[in-house]
Amino acid sequence: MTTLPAPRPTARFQASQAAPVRLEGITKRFGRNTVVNRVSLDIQPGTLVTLLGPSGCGKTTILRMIAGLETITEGQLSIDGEDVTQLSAAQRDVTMVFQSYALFPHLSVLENVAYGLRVGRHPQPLTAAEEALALVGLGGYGGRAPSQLSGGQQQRVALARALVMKPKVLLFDEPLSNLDAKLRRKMRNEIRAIQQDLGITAVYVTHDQAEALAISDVVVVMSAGNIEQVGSPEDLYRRPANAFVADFIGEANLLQATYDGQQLAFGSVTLPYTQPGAPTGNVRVLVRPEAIAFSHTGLAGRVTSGAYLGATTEYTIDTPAGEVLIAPPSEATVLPNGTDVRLSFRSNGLYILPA
Ligand SMILES: Nc1ncnc2c1ncn2[C@@H]1O[C@H](COP(=O)(O)OP(=O)(O)OP(=O)(O)O)[C@@H](O)[C@H]1O
Repeated sequence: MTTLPAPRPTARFQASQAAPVRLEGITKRFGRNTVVNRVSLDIQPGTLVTLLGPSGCGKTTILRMIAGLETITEGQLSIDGEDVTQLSAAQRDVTMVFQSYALFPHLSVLENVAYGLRVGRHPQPLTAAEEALALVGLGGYGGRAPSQLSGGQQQRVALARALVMKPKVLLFDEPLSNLDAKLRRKMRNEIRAIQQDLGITAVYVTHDQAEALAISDVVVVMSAGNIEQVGSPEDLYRRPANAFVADFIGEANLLQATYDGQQLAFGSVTLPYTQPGAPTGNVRVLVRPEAIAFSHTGLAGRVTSGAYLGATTEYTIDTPAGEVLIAPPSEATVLPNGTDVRLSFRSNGLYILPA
């Protein structure tokens, strides 16, 4: 296995000043098909904001509109306070890191990174490119061809090439999709560390909710061209705006219960619970798997499937309040289907969905 050197942010590498980005009522239509529907979003300078949603929800189209690679049908886009809606990609001071790396195969790594600087007649393209390569942990790799690097290293070159331009905004289009799971985790942490060290504004597109939670200041959950919720990773996980967000972020059990403002009742099982502003009466409750445990008393249910996953065993259990998924630490044996069990709930990990 190749071990990659850890990136070393150098004091010499200065990012350009972080810029705010504002989308106001942005719509994109391809022919009659509206793929982004009046989206408004304020991106604070120096933050990493992730657009998250299922395939086809319009996240890449929004990123491409910010980059200037796609025209905006309606609405206004400003970067650093300037209306850039009608400006070309080259006039916008943003750079994008693509899933495919998009490196020039016939140029050395150093020349790949220096390319944009040469086009822009930068006075010292090679020095700046070397600094950017050092920043992503590839100091000394400049003489190689891209084909002589691993996928993770090629993605670092793509990152260095984007950073060296000192953009006002850095855009990432599913940058880790071509990497294996372990390397994805490592790279996402490194991207986050570099973004924070440089204090640069970044917009990141992914359909991987774990990746979004791990790296973002703010996550924008989208479906079918609309924003479902904008919030911190914790907001989205603990206080989802609706069932779509609850289901998309993490594992979600959506159970029927009744609530009187003080007690939550799943069938015969009640527990004290307060949630200011929550609806009362018959409610739908998000219950995260970690909030449910097997117990001697509690909600009766029957195991309908059990899958051994190593550290945990994932069970689905049929209950009068609905189907429940839980993943307790593995025991020596997996409970067979049809086993009668009881479930207890803890209030941390429950959330009554807005009516
Ligand atoms: N150039 C185009 N012409 C016509 N339709 C397009 C074009 N580009 C994208 N679309 C459509 O717009 C919708 C949104 O696409 P987009 O790539 O933004 O989605 P996404 O959320 O990024 O999905 P994915 O994760 O699969 O890339 C899709 O239905 C897609 O087919």
